[in-house]
Amino acid sequence: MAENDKYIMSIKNLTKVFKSGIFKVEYTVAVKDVSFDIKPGTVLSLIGESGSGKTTIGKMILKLLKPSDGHIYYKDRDIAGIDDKKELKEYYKKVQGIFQDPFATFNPLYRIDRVFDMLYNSFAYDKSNQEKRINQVLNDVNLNPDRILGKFPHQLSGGQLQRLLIARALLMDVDLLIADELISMLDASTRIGVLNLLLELCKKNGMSVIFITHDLNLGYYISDESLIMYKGRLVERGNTKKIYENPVHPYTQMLFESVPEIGNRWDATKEFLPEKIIDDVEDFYKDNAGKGFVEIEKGHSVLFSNK
Ligand SMILES: Nc1ncnc2c1ncn2[C@@H]1O[C@H](COP(=O)(O)OP(=O)(O)OP(=O)(O)O)[C@@H](O)[C@H]1O
Repeated sequence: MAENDKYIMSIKNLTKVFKSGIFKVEYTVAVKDVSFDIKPGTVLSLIGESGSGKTTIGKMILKLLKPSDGHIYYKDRDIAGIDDKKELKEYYKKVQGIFQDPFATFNPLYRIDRVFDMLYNSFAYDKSNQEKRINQVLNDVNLNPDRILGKFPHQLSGGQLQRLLIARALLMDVDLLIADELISMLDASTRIGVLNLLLELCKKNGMSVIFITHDLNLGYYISDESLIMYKGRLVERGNTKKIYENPVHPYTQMLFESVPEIGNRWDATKEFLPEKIIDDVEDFYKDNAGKGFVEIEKGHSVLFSNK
C-alpha cells in the first residue's frame, strides 16, 4: 500500500506566493511550507487570524489556485496532474468546498429544484433514482423537500441555505468537504444545528471536513484535530484537546488568552497587540533555533523555529 493511501488527503510542503502590482511588483507569501494529512471521517480545523493563509490552502485543495511549491495528494494521486475534464469532474465529485455566503452560491433566478436537477444531471447519475436521492439528501439535512424544492433562494433563510449547501455535497457523496467560515453568518442557535449536522454526517458517511475558522470555540467544539496558522505557517498541530489544554507556541498562547470569557470583565492588558506577538514569536524562534517542527507529545507538534 502506498504511503498516502490511508489518508484521504496529504498536503506536503505547500507554499503559495502571490505576485501583485504593475509598476512595483510585490510578493506576498500567503502559505509557507505547510504539511498535514487528513484521515477519513475526521474533522480538522484550520484556525488563525485574518490573512494567515487559511482560505488560500482551501483554494489550492479545490484547484482554484495553483501552489507555488509543494504537493497535494488526494488518496495517492498528486492533484497537480488532474487536468483532463473527466478526471477533474471525478475529483469535484469527491472534494467540495462550501463558503461563507450561501446567498452568493445560489443563482437567484433558479428555483432549488432546478439547482439540484442540474447538479444531478451534470454528474450523470442514474436518472431513475433522481427524485428519491434528492429527497433523501434533503431529509438528511432536516429540510422538507416539499417545502424547499419549489422555492427561490431569497425565499429561504441563511440557515436553510447552509443546509442546502451541505445537502449538495451529500448528493455527490463527497470524501472531503472544505467548509470556509461556514456558519459565521448564522445566529447562535442555528449554528449549533448546522455544526451538529456536519458532525453527524461525518460519522455516518465517513466524510472528512476541513473547517476553516478564526473562532477558537467553534474549533474546539467541532474538530478532532486542529491546525494553528500564523502568517502563512503552520505553528502548532495535533489533537484538539491536547492543543487547547497545553498550547506551546507563543501565537497559540496569545490566541487562547485573547478569548473573552462569559462572567469575566474584559482585561484590556490581554488585548491582542500585533507588534508584541511578532516580537514574542521572533524571540521564541531565536531561543529554539535549528529545532524546526517537533512532536512534543504523541499527536501534538509545534514549530519551534522557522530556520
Ligand atoms: N489573489 C491574491 N493576490 C494577492 N494576495 C492575495 C490573494 N489572495 C490572498 N492574498 C493574500 O494572501 C494572504 C492570505 O490570505 P487568505 O485569504 O488565505 O487568509 P485567511 O487566513 O483565509 O484570511 P480570512 O480569515 O480573512 O479569510 C493575505 O495576506 C492576503 O492578502
